[in-house]
Amino acid sequence: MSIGDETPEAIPTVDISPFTTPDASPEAKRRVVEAMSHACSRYGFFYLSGHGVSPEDRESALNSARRFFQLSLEEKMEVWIGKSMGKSFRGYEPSGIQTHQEGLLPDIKEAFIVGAEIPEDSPEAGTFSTGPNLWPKSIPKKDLQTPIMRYQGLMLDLVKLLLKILALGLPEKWACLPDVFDAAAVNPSIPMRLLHYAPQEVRDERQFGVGDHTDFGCVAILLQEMHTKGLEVWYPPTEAWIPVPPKEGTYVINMGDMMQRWTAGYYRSARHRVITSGDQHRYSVPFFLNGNLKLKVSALDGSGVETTIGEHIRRRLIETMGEAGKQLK
Ligand SMILES: O=C(O)CCC(=O)C(=O)O
Ligand SMILES: [Fe+2]
Repeated sequence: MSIGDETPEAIPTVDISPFTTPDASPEAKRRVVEAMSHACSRYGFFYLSGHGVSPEDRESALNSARRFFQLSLEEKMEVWIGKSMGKSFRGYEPSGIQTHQEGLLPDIKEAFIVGAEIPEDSPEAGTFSTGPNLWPKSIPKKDLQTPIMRYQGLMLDLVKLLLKILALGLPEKWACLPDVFDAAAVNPSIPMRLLHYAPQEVRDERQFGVGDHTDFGCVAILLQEMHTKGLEVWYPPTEAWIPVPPKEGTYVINMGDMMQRWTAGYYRSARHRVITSGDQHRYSVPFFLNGNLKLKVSALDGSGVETTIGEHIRRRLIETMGEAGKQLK
């Protein structure tokens, strides 16, 4: 891969096996920290290998997406986001709802959103991004709820490890503690989106699978279906879109706006988009660590900029959700 002012052909791959297998040397761990820090400060994106999540678990997440989107529109609408408790924002988001920029048409993708399972009688249930998940009656628990909640647990463990490595890769002059990001993953908002992009024979140039956007939260862990394409990330030095096709056995990790604010821009929240195919379906499963919604973070460079995670995420979601976002106000 070339660096400098040329357009890189691909985003880097970071193998974190020194952190997921026993007996790795401190030097091997240090190299991982440096590689991740470099990838996140330059691109905001990288492929992750050596993560320890089994192929079976990854496949079960994509199978859950396939299973859900096979339902009829009527069955999907039984669990649409408008039926979720208060501002919890769970369930089915139909195609053509979310719009990321003025001048773009709404996204083609349809989504099924699953978060942390917060019981209906919890005092917090119904507050922003908090509440019970909605599960379609027509799919047995073992085929959707069980595998998805198992996978969500694996993603939460993985994101906690990524936060540790990211903390170690911050500029030394900030003298941050190694647990500086840990509070973000305590009782966190963790929406996971099962996504389906239907083929689009004729594409309007203002319409995408997902339009040009940055993610709102701290860290995203994206599972893409193999042999599909469409994801691209913007690289400002050369003003070019870099394709991010699925790579066997890896995840795509990216930083969100909240991480960018927290690190005073050191870790970049890069613009990205998904172009649909003319004839192919595409499934993907991004897991988002928004963070602990009540946590107020101060920018780590000491500049004094403060952000409350929940307020930041809620505002960004409302900006993009049109009518469906009114429920979040
Ligand atoms: O489906 C993908 O590959 C990416 C989706 C995405 O960027 C998002 O949901 O924020
Ligand atoms: Fe995204």
